Parts: sequence; structure tokens; C-alpha cells
Amino acid sequence: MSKKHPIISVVGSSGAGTSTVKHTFDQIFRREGVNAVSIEGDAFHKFNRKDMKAELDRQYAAGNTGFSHFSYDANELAELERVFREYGDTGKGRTRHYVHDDEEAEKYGVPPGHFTEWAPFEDGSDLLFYEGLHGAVVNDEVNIAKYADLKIGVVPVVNLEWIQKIHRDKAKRGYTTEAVTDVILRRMHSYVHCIIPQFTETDINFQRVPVVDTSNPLVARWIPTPDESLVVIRFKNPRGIDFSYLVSMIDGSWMSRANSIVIPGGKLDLAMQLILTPMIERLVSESKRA
Ligand SMILES: Nc1ncnc2c1ncn2[C@@H]1O[C@H](COP(=O)(O)OP(=O)(O)O)[C@@H](O)[C@H]1O
Ligand SMILES: O=C(COP(=O)(O)O)[C@H](O)[C@H](O)COP(=O)(O)O
Repeated sequence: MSKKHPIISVVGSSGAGTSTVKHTFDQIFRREGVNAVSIEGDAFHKFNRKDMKAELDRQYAAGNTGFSHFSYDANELAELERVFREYGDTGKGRTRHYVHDDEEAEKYGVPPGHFTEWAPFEDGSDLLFYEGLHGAVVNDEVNIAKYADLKIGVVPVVNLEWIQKIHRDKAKRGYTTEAVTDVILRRMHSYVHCIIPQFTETDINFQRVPVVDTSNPLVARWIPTPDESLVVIRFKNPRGIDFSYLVSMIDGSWMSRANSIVIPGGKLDLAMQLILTPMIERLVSESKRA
């Protein structure tokens, strides 16, 4: 936790929607005049695509079939923790980009499957924004969660997460359904052991739930739309959350538990703005006073 240089960490599996949620944060930052430095979790992968393949072969040959991009040891988590700590202390840090596809290759000038060089953050930012796989990890080696001031989980129910991943990876990254299915299967062990535990650390979880049949996610022809879904929003600590205000502002919403509200999927952007804007304002104003 850092009062002076706050950190927001948005955590979700591959295909969960963390990049999509970043657009909502960017809108809030722009509207509120907040100068945020953004980093992506993929920047902290340990291997480029070719070396990851070689490492996977090595790990499998050694009998470690649980190894994947989700695993702690496939990522530079000590470096991520160090960057969070350094930013919290000084407002400085560094990041790079992992290039997934041709569009990103064009943008960053590095071929798909490679990293750009590390580069320092611009000085004078108001906060650090992280989105990715490991922004709330707590294990024997690192405690990334403790450095983040606001932690958000983006966690669709798993069939929907798979549909979102399959469609995104086919449309943008050139993979086949079979290849993505294979990746989902290979990552299951580390999904359970490295990804899921983070959602008990997060302050707010946004869980999209489809209200259309997704019983065979591998053949779904399109991603259920916002209007074909509900979103469960769960607050770890509901104290101070004005639920009656939220329910009155978000048409069609209701409370399902003392710490949870359910909203129509189409209202996700509005709900995020209503919930997150005052939290971000508070982080920034407290940092300016610190
Ligand atoms: N709330 C949503 N409603 C509809 N589609 C969504 C939603 N969130 C994400 N998606 C879609 O799911 C896919 C994966 O989302 P993305 O943000 O790229 O995931 P991540 O960055 O977590 O891997 C994208 O095609 C995106 O458009
Ligand atoms: O799992 C993720 C998370 O990213 P995202 O949330 O963007 O999916 C990896 O970055 C890619 O899958 C890399 O694998 P490759 O480059 O070999 O496909």
C-alpha cells in the first residue's frame, strides 16, 4: 500500500476481459484528469514465445505437466513485486511489452512472440495501473497484493471466459479452436493454483454470468453480448459502499448478498464508473496530501 504513489491492480485470467476493462479505467482517468502509468502483466512473462516452447518441452520431459504461462515460475514475479514496491516508494519504475500479434508488432516494432526493451516510466504520474494475470499474487516468495491499493478481479464464469478466450485468440492471434482448447487444458493446474487464489485478495470482483446457453463453450459461434449477461459485483469489505445509491442509479440491479450487487450486463460500464470514480478520486487526493 502506498498513500503517495497509489497502485491499482486489475487481475484476470487470459480472456477474462482485463484489457477491455482498461478502457473503462482510461475513460475515468481522462475525465478526472488523472495521469496514470499503465503496465501489462504479460510484460513480466519470463520467456519469449520460442523460449517458452522450449521450456515447456523441458518441463514436460521432466514430468512437470502443470507448467504454463499461468505458473509462478513462468513469470518474473519478483521483478513485478519490485516494480510495485519501487513505484509505491518513489513513483518510478519500468516496464516493457510482450507482443502477441501483427497489430501489436506494427505498434511496437518487434515481431510477435517477443518483448520490447525495458523502459522507465514517465515521471510525474498520479498512479500506476496494472492489468494482467498476477497482480494480486501472494505465495512463499512474493506478496504482490500488499503493494496494490485497489485490487479488482475480472472473473467471468469459466465457460464464458473460455468462449471469450477462444474468440479473441482466433480473431486476433491467429490460433485455431483446437490450439486454444489445448492451451486451456494445459493451463488448468496453474489456473487453479496460481490464478484463482488471487480472487480472495481482490477488493472488488466483477463476475460476468451469461443468461444464454453456453453449455458447449468450444462451439459457441459468438461471445454472449452484454445484454445476454448479468454481472455479479462483490465487495470484499462492503463497509462504506452505498448500495442503495448504486441500486437506485443502476436500472434493473439488485442485491444478492450483503456484499454483492447484480446488474444487467449492459450496465457494466456505468456501474464501474459509479463505483470506481470516487475510489480513484480518493486515492489521488490522499496521495496529493501525503
Ligand atoms: N463485458 C464484456 N462483454 C462482451 N465481450 C467481452 C466483455 N469483456 C471482454 N469481452 C471480450 O472477450 C474477449 C477477451 O477480452 P480481453 O479484454 O482481451 O481479455 P484479457 O485481456 O483479460 O485476456 C475480447 O474479445 C473481448 O471483446
Ligand atoms: O496467457 C497470456 C496472457 O495474456 P492475455 O490475457 O492477453 O491472453 C499470454 O500472454 C499469452 O497467451 C502468450 O502466449 P503466446 O504469445 O504464446 O500466445
